[in-house]
Amino acid sequence: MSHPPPESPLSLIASTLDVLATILPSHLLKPQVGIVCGSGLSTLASTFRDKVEVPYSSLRGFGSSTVPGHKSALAFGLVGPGKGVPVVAMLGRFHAYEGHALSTVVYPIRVMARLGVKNLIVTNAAGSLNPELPVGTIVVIQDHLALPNLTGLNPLLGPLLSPSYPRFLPISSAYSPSLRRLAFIASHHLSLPPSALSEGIYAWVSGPTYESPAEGRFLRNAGASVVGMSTVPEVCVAKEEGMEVMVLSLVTNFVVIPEKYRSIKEEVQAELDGKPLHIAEAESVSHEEVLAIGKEKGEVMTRLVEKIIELIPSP
Ligand SMILES: O=P(O)(O)O[C@@H]1C[C@H](O)[C@@H](CO)O1
Ligand SMILES: Nc1nc2[nH]cnc2c(=O)[nH]1
Repeated sequence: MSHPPPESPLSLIASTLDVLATILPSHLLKPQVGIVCGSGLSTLASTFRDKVEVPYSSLRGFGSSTVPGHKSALAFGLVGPGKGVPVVAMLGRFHAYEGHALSTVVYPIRVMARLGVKNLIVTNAAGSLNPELPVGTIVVIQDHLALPNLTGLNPLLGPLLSPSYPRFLPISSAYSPSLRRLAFIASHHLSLPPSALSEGIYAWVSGPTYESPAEGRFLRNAGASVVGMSTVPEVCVAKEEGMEVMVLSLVTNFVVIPEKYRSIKEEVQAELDGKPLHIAEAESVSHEEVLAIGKEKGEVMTRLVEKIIELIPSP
């Protein structure tokens, strides 16, 4: 018995667009800006006007977000004063560590591109590798360090979706200087303290383990400022689709990088010498902590993203 040929990605995307066209009112159907909400950051859509939420389960090609702090829906709406800017947000994203294929992780970005999105604002929760980037800092990403991209887990592996796409995508200027500029201008408009917003380099790791101390030290020494388990696949595909991209990483925790390893040898010797050492318990990171910071900083992230959208020149 022969099997039907697998559906092409383009026909899958076309069917998703058809469904959206039947659900959305015409003023929301052509979003200009796309937003990806990171862990605990789905509040970024809380102030959309005329909001319509579309569950991923009603859109073929979409996966389901299985991580706490990620909703499985797109939100369409208007942002800003007057007529408002039409936008679309992923209220939750897909991560490779959940078991999603990278093609599923980036599928919503391809859909956004075909809805007309020209500017993409990607957010995430990330661990800080730099004492000068404390918890709560919003890091405007300048560049990435993507070990999976370099070692065989690149989201652009495989046949090109369109013959017009470059086979070898240059990624040296992925993070739009003009959008990054708007982030700092928006922060000024909102009177945020200068320490609220910083700049740095995002390291993408597959997760789901948080970093061992040696891994954290390795990434820091390699030049990364923050580390997370998402974002880079979405950025690469958005670039392939011709979008302007910016990334805002919210620092939710420090990566544990002790200056000195606890030495069991020294501890035992000290006990034998009758002078036991008092060793503090090592810290550890939890997703609950990550979500708590997302909740605490959700309001300021929302105001910042809204202001950036208002400042993007209309086409
Ligand atoms: O989706 P993001 O990158 O914001 O989520 C981060 C990375 C992991 O998914 C999770 C770890 O706590 O938060
Ligand atoms: N890999 C990684 N991802 C995170 N997401 C939020 N915090 C962290 C972290 O410390 N490490």
